[in-house]
Formats: sequence, structure tokens, C-alpha cells
Amino acid sequence: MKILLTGGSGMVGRNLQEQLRGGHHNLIAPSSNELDLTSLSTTLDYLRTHKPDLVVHAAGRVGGIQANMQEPFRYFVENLDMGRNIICAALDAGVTKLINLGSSCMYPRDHNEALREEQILTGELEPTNEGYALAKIATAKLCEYAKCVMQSAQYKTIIPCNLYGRFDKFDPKHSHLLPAIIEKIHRAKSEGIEKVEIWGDGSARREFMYAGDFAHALISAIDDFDSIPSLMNVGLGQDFSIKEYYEAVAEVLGYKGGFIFDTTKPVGMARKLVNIERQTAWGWAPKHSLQDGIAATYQYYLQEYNV
Ligand SMILES: NC(=O)C1=CN([C@@H]2O[C@H](COP(=O)(O)OP(=O)(O)OC[C@H]3O[C@@H](n4cnc5c(N)ncnc54)[C@H](OP(=O)(O)O)[C@@H]3O)[C@@H](O)[C@H]2O)C=CC1
Ligand SMILES: C[C@H]1O[C@H](OP(=O)(O)OP(=O)(O)OC[C@H]2O[C@@H](n3cnc4c(=O)[nH]c(N)nc43)[C@H](O)[C@@H]2O)[C@@H](O)[C@@H](O)C1=O
Repeated sequence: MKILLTGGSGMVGRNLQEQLRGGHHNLIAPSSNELDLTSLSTTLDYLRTHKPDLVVHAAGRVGGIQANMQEPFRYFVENLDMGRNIICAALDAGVTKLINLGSSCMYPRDHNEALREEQILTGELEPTNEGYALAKIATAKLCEYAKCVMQSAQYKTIIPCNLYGRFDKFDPKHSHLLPAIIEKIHRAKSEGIEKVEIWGDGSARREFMYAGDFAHALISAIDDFDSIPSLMNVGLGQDFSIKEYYEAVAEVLGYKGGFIFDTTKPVGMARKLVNIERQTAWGWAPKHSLQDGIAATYQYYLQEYNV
């Protein structure tokens, strides 16, 4: 099967390519220089030329809470343009199969229970990443509507929980929680810093899946496309507090220092655990423990940043 992977140079894309390499699929994974998805004409031409059997849409303007707060306009417009353009171009080229990556940010804020797929658009969004979430919701809706344009279109959305792992972004300007903790604790250990700063009071909760496991879920979805629901969360079924994530990284990296809490920093959603009943019914579960995932990510960080 000829697969077009967007976002191939990103964390999800590189983990997916690593696990697809040497397989039986014909994979094309253009960079944003070869295929700028914010340009409809470029995207239309590319898909008319390459005519993939399946599109995996993993491209996006992606960042942590601080990046989203600073650039809501950019996160809204770029993710909306990319999502709309890849779906319109796939329909124009007669592509019948597409997997779109959503995000747990799509869900309403202020929910303590595990969030079900049918709860999208049932409440107020989290302000710290509202622009990004609106673009993700709009793209998932376009996937749902695609069959009204082309009956044979099966455009499905997989909604991952937060992700971390090898090929992640560690620059504090854009990083998500786990790469930020790894960078801060590595630096504290190297420079003999006695206390590491935690944003907020540490009580917010997050669900971080190792990106290598998520890539495996995507491969299972690619290889058994008809079996996946049109909308499905992919998660761990459990979450941890921010403070527990700092403690887990300190343990893996062997950091003996303490923590200080900066409650002036943004905390975002109190919790965004995704319900995994559909995933469980589909028959997939992640393999890496948090400790193993952190250890593998740290090894990548040390090699990639020569630290
Ligand atoms: N990381 C996370 O915690 C989560 C991620 N997701 C979703 O998973 C997907 C992948 O995320 P992740 O791998 O972390 O993201 P990354 O930031 O690591 O990668 C983003 C990718 O998108 C590409 N891209 C950006 N702009 C354009 C453009 N204009 N045209 C073409 N390609 C472009 C980048 O290419 P280039 O390098 O050339 O710019 C890069 O390959 C995204 O849809 C994201 O929303 C969902 C939930 C959690
Ligand atoms: C992935 C998904 O979710 C993302 O939203 P998010 O989960 O809020 O982003 P985050 O990974 O940056 O986690 C932030 C949480 O962690 C706490 N926190 C503590 N200390 C640091 C810290 O040093 N850095 C960061 N970034 N957060 C910290 C911080 O106070 C907050 O409670 C979207 O951006 C969007 O990308 C999206 O799709």
C-alpha cells in the first residue's frame, strides 16, 4: 500500500517511520520544504501526482502550554489550514483512506472523569490551547463530513493523549511537560542546582504515552484500517500528577535535589484523561512503563544534544 505520511520529520512521524522501515508499505514522507501543507494548491498538486492509497496526517504546529498561550492565532490558523488542505486534496485525488491525528486538547475543560469521544464540543475549551483545539476539532469534523463529498471516503480520527519520547522537542520555548522536566533535571544534576522549579502547585494531572508505543498503535491501525472506529482515543487508561512526573524523571536520572513550586506559571487543564474503552475493544494496549519511556527518551536527549 502506498502511504503518504505528513509530519514525517516530527516526533510521531520519526517514530512511525522507524517502525515502518523495511516493511511491505511504500512510504512517502515529504518535509514541509517539499510539501507545505498550508498551501492548498501545493497540496492539491502533490496528491494528484502521488495518489497515495492511505494518508496519515501527523503534521501540525505543535507545542506545549507556553507556546500555545503565546501564539493562539498561529496555532489556530496553521493547524486549520493543514487539516483542511490535506483533507480537500485527499478527496480531490480520490484517496479513500485517511488517518487524522487529533489531540486530547479537543475535549472540554473541567472534567474529572475519563473523557469519551462523544464529549467533543459539549463544553468550554481550555483557554491555554483553545486555538489549537478549535483547529483539531474542525479537522476531525471535516473527516466526518468527507463521505458526504465522496461516498467511499473513510477518513478516521485518532485522538492521542499527551505524547513524549525520542525525537521530541526539548527547547523550553516549545516543549511539553516531560521533555521540559528531562532538560531541567539534567541541567540541575550537571550544574549542582539544589532545587528544580515546577510550574503550578504540581497537582494538575496529565496522561503521557511513550511515542514509540503510539507509533505501534498507528501501525496496527494502518495494517487493519477497517477495524478502527471513525473516532478513537488512544491512551494509557491512567494519569499522574505533574509532581509525580518530576519525581519519576528525578528517579530515572538519579537526581537527589528537591523542588520549588512557581504558582505564577500556567497550569492549563486540571486533568485530561481519555477514556480507552474503544481502544480496548479494538484490542491494543501500550507496552512501555513510564520509567522505561523516560530512560529511552533521556538516552535520545543525551545523544541528540551531545550533553
Ligand atoms: N506531542 C504531543 O504531545 C501530541 C501530539 N499530537 C498530534 O500528533 C501530531 C504529531 O505531533 P508531534 O510529532 O509531536 O509534532 P512535531 O512538532 O514533532 O512535528 C510536527 C511535524 O509537522 C510538520 N509541519 C509543520 N508545519 C508544516 C507545514 N506547514 N507543512 C508540512 N508539514 C509541516 C513538521 O515538519 P518540519 O519539521 O519540516 O517543519 C513536523 O514534521 C500532531 O498532529 C499533533 O497535534 C496529539 C497529542 C499529543
Ligand atoms: C499535548 C496536548 O496538550 C498540550 O497542553 P498541556 O498538556 O497543558 O501542555 P504541556 O505538556 O506543556 O503540560 C503542561 C502542564 O505541565 C505543567 N508543567 C510543570 N512544569 C512545566 C514545565 O517546565 N514545562 C511545561 N511545558 N509544563 C510544565 C504545566 O503547569 C501544565 O499543567 C497542548 O499544548 C497541546 O500540545 C496538546 O495537544
